[in-house]
Amino acid sequence: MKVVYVFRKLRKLCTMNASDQDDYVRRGQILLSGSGSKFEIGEKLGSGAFGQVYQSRYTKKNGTEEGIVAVKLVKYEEGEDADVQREREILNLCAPVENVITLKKAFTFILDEQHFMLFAFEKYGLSLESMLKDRIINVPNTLKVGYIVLGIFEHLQKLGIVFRDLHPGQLLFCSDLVHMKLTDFGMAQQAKRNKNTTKEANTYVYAFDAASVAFLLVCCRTDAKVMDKPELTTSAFVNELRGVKDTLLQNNMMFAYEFVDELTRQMRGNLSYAKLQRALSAGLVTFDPDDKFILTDSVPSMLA
Ligand SMILES: Nc1ncnc2c1ncn2[C@@H]1O[C@H](COP(=O)(O)OP(=O)(O)OP(=O)(O)O)[C@@H](O)[C@H]1O
Repeated sequence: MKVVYVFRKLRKLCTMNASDQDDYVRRGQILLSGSGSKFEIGEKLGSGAFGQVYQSRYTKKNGTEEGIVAVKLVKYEEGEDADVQREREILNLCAPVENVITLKKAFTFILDEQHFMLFAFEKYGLSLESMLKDRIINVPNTLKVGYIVLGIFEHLQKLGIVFRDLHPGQLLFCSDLVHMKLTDFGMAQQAKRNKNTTKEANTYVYAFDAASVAFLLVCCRTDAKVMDKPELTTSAFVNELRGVKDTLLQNNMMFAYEFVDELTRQMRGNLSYAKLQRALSAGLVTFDPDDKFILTDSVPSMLA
């Protein structure tokens, strides 16, 4: 069975895709913040539904060179900056979270009468999505990817943030593949704590993030596309996880079985990312040394 899910949100459907638009800026162009920070645009690194991302040289007002950063430009209509401001606010809250791409600077500006938010992030490299093109990753590395994401989500849960958009394109590796970090908080929200006072309600708020980790693991070992709708009832999430278990069985992924069982139990009660991490690492006992590795000369350390 192929797991096919639909992840993209209404907001993405309603917005004109940034990747379909002409480049917002050109190489060599200088963008200045109100406080005098300078960004010199370099090569385009990528684009998505909301933003175009460019390599840039960042110089502070006092002349201090901050080096090369990844500048994400998000266009918005005048007076409709709520989404970009929320993204900035959440990114600031996430500053202490390990393995989240660091935001170095953010400001709004107007270019050719268009309104933009500029987010300057630490520059990272390939995404997990591009790593997975035409190959699968080995069992220990699949577990490592899941383990890191669960650790991030545990911290986000403590901060009251739900990510709501986990897929392999949101995980970036540094150039030597030693570290992997989460990016793109465009869909993230702050959980309304007061409205979710019961344990069950809290679990429900975070259920999509937790369930999406199971889908991500499947993605690492199959050609399934990881997709799902965030707004589901608990029983609908439990049903989705039944589908994931079938996929695990059919794709020789029994190492993640205990994790999905634990996740299904937690969907009905108290959501603990730490317990999920333990259940995931328990899967290592089923590790098969003959499993495929993608380790090649061009894919070193982190995936070893
Ligand atoms: N910090 C970074 N370093 C290097 N490249 C990056 C960085 N952030 C983003 N990119 C590149 O830019 C692309 C688009 O970035 P991002 O996913 O943040 O935009 P988006 O419009 O919000 O996309 P989405 O459609 O996934 O919501 C990424 O897929 C990646 O290739």
